[in-house]
Amino acid sequence: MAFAGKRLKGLIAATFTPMTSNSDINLAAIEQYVDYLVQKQHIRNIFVNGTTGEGMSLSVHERKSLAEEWVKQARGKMNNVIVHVGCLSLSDSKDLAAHAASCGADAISTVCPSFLKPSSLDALVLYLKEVASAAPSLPFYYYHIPRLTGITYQIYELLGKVKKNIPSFRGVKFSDVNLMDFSLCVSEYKEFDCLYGVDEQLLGALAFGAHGAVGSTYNYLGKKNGDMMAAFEEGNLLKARKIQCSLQEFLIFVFDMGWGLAEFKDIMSQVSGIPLGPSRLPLYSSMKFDHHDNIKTKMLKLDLI
Ligand SMILES: CC(=O)N[C@@H]([C@@H](O)[C@H](O)[C@H](O)CO)[C@@H](O)CC(=O)C(=O)O
Repeated sequence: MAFAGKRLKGLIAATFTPMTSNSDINLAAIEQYVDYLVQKQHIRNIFVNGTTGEGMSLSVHERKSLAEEWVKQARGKMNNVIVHVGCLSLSDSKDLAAHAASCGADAISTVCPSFLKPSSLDALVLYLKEVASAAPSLPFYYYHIPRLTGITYQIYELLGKVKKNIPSFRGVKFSDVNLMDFSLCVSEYKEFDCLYGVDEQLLGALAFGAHGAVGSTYNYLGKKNGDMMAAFEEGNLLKARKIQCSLQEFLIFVFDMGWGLAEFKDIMSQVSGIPLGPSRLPLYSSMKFDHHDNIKTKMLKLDLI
């Protein structure tokens, strides 16, 4: 069993999927990507094929190839590779879950399908139980991202139900701003790992006892976020707040430009120097070459790089 008894904590980068200029997957860039995360950003955990990785825009075959390559390249360098297996089709998700177990992933996670949605919390639990059953030896995490899925059940209620129903269930990746629900998960279900997923307010989640965090910005701002977490743990709230505010100011700059995931991928390519390629349609980056200098200037001004 992968990490029986081991808790998932700290920063987890939700990786971008390297692509060629034609938006085909580019497995060759993954080795350099892993080394960059470990050496420059001090990141030792990755969440692959998730939102940032455009998992839902990839074929099952591509997702399997990517999972295999991430696991292969992370071996001996990273602590955990968590593979997102969420799909619209339950059988595809089960296929991906079984594949993740066979290729040596450390854990799996899934969103719930969001085209045809579960009609109740019990239906969601039944769905998650089915996915988890395809990889019973792997720790299983529910991926809550209501802004994208439209599935808005209270997660602390879900945890009460999965506790009795899914033996491999280990926690939640909580990508929502509802810190009261998050706090209830942490305080009422101490046996589960509660990983926060809204990078711009991680400090708030740490105050509520978050065990770790999964996010896109940890790819290129992992070290800075690590400094913030260390300051928080040392009780240096002033320092932690200063760093969080700089990170927020950077993200406000990005959002004010109307940018999203496709542009985040461009930012990662610029900051890391790794050519990650474009995103796959329907994502499309509106970033122009002369924006690159603005990004760098902003990051330098905020002491982020
Ligand atoms: C909607 C979205 O993409 N949220 C990101 C955040 O890391 C987000 O990019 C960040 O907080 C900036 O808004 C993560 O929660 C997603 C994530 O962890 C994933 O890619 O699976």
